[in-house]
Amino acid sequence: MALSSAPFARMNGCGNEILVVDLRELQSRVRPEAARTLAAGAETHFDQIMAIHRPATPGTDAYVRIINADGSEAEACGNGTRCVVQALAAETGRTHFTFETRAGLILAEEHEDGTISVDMGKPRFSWQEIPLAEEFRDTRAIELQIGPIDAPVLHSPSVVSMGNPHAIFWVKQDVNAFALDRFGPVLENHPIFPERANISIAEVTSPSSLTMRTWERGVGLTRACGSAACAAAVSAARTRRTGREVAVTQPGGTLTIRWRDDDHVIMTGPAEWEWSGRLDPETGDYLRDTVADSAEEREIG
Ligand SMILES: N[C@@H](CCC[C@H](N)C(=O)O)C(=O)O
Repeated sequence: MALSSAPFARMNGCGNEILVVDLRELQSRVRPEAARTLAAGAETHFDQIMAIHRPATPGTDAYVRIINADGSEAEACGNGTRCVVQALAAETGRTHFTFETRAGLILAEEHEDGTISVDMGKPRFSWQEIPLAEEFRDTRAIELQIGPIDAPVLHSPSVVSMGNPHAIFWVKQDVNAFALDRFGPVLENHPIFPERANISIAEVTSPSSLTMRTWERGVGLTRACGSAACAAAVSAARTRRTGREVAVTQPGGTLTIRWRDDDHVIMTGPAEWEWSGRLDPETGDYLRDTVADSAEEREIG
């Protein structure tokens, strides 16, 4: 592989498909075209690239850029952050990390059982911060003209920013009964969301559990979305559907979300290494490593 290549690991967080690319040595950037090439590849298909850069701010471990499959940049990615933590914990033996992202500082911790908690920060509810294109005083449920798509079953989403914009449609039926692949793209690009939005359908299954599915901005249907799980948990607690700690089940697995009294949202769940290689961040050309058969060999880099 050319000298201009960087180590990467193909990982997943609850089935959310992630490429963790370590650009600290190369000091380059993943080009949107290269991201789209990798996303289109059978082997390298991903939902997000988590690009690890040298820290921009003293006291942080890395600046992490989050790139969606369509090449756009996101402010937050819960499942991808757990993957970054696992990769860096394997490399350094450390358990606590501070990252900088477009959404601000993120603190994360790997536990002894291998699960990882990420402090996803404080939710934001004002229409300007989400952002919405027009004023809504109460974002717990907004009236949205969505035309004939599955209306009137789907209406009045709860909207919230977890650093990135989310709309949650609360339903009383099985979330699999809805054609999210059909209305997801329409709602993602609805004019009320000037920066597009992640679209989820969620059902309360008990005072401490939810099930949900998400159409991710810049990606499409995913098996899990960590920030959407946080958005749904916050929305559920805010509308008195549940308490402040819930188990959120998505097609790829279950996350625990706790909305602490200090307003921070803590997401806990797994991360899984699949395989690794080296890639050129300018072109998306890559080479897969030969099979690693020890934990040491799996360390990124
Ligand atoms: N999968 C992510 C969310 C990634 C970003 C999202 N698609 C956006 O554009 O906001 C997660 O686990 O949070």
